[in-house]
Amino acid sequence: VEEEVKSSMISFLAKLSGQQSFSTLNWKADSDPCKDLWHGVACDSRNVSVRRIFLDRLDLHGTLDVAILCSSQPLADSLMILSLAGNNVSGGVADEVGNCKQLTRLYLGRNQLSGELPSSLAMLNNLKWLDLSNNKFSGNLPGLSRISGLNVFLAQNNNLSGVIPGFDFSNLYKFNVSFNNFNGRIPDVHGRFSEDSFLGNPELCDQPLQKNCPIQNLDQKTEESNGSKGPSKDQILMYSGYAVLGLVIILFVLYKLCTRKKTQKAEASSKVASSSDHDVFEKPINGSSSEQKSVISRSEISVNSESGMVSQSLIVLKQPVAVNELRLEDLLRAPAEMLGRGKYGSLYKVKLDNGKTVVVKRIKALATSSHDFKLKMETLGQVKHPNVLSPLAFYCSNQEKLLVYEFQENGSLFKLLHGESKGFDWSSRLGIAASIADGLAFMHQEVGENGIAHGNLKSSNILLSYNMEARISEYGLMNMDDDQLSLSSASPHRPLGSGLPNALKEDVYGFGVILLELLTGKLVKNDGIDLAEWVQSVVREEWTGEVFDKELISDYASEERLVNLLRVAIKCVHRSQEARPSMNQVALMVNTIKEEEERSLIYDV
Ligand SMILES: Nc1ncnc2c1ncn2[C@@H]1O[C@H](COP(=O)(O)OP(=O)(O)OP(=O)(O)O)[C@@H](O)[C@H]1O
Repeated sequence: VEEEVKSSMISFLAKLSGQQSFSTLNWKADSDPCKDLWHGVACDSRNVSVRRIFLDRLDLHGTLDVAILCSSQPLADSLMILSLAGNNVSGGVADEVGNCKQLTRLYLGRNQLSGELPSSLAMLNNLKWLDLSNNKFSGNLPGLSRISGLNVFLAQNNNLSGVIPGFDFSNLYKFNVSFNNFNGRIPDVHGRFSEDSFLGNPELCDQPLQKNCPIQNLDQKTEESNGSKGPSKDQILMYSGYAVLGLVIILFVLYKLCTRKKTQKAEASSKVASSSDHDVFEKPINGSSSEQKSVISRSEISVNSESGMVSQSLIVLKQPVAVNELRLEDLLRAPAEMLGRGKYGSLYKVKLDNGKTVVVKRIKALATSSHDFKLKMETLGQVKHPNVLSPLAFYCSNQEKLLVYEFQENGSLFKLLHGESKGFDWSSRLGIAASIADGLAFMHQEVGENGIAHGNLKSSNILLSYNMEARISEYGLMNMDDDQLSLSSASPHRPLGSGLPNALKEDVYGFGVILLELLTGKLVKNDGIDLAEWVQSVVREEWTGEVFDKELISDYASEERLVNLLRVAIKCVHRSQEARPSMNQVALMVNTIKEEEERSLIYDV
């Protein structure tokens, strides 16, 4: 390591701690930070440049002088992680932090830091994780909207004020500015964060806080955008005149519309009375009359004659605000969009009158009787695991079976891995793997006598909620008569002569494949090559390093933990069902790796 880097680091620590820490931390001027293992320092594989400095929870009482580190060009060009979390460090963040362009993680939480945050923070294009929480920072937050790869932003419990600037929320999965003095309208967080992220700021308003912005706030906005101090009396009179005229026109149009609708309704009900079709949801008929066309353009699923009689038969299993007192007519009336046709039937996204969005699965003909279907759905409705998406409601008649689910804003794991978005980092992948494993282990063990198998586990059935929590969807759709059939599509390796395939062990196989997708970033079937087969052949040839997703390598994911997770995946996709671990064992192994990762980020390197 260059002398300049070494002396910058020593001066940095001197300010942070005073001389006494040097010997305990082994930071000695006549030694090398990389080769002589300075405490908390991690270097590149050639031991020539410093990549990470972790000085967490060392009871450091001095001042932060980030300018010393970031003014040394070679250090600024190599430093990726700086962590001082959980000390008693005071001082502020200097402008020079903007020179440390390689920083991906900056952990300053739980200190006594104060002053304004420099606008140069916005220059840190590579930042993924910024933790400023539990300090005494004040003033405005700099605009960080250019940092598109930011995954985590934590600034809770400070004295920050002003309006919350725009962020690029597309990759953010943790965001917290609670308990500050922010004011004004909350930017559109696209439903990703709940009110917990904003609480404790008395002057903040709008969603997701249950607090409307005062009119005056809106006026201010218009004034600001007009650049004037406000309308004159004449202008007010003129605008009120326009408003009254507008209102009269709107009322007239509404009156006309209502009278027309009434006539149409009367016509429609006379047609319906003569209909003999008994499906509840029907595919749009290629329109002939203009009336049919208008129904189709509102919704891909349309109502027919039976809707009136079945209104009480929609069984609501959970009672969140979204489906409170939901009736079948509401579902049928609402605009819907087809999301896809899966193994078990078609899926529609439905926007309810109350503004909430749900997803309706119209199940293809099932061999299961209505009675068994009801029983199964009611059991599933009782399942309360945060990582399993259980139905909100269902409808069941001899002709039709519908399931209603909460809409998951962030799509599927499949899309996240193989779609266009970038920056799906290692700790997020590990977190998602652990959540799926927990959900599956719970279902395999705790529900019913022998547990409930999923039967169709794959990355498109792992959905991500508004705050990027993983939820296993389509649970329990594998019906009893269908078990054999659905199993035939799971693992390509049927156990030879070993009796009935065990559906739970097939889920373990499915989970192993998801782990492989997370580790390699590759599709399950790529040019006809099976992912599990490919990984096993590469590992047999001892080219293990080749299998990992390049994005993970450049994220400096620990090779040891990558390999450990790969080992778990390979156990799960073992040819023999008996040799595969139980989901409970798998969950334990994955969680151990996740905990090691979390510890490494905080304590050691
Ligand atoms: N509750 C939901 N919220 C948001 N998106 C969903 C929801 N359920 C499913 N999806 C997404 O809608 C798309 C279509 O789903 P569908 O279940 O019809 O097919 P699939 O999952 O691809 O196939 P299969 O039924 O065989 O599992 C998928 O991309 C899926 O990830």
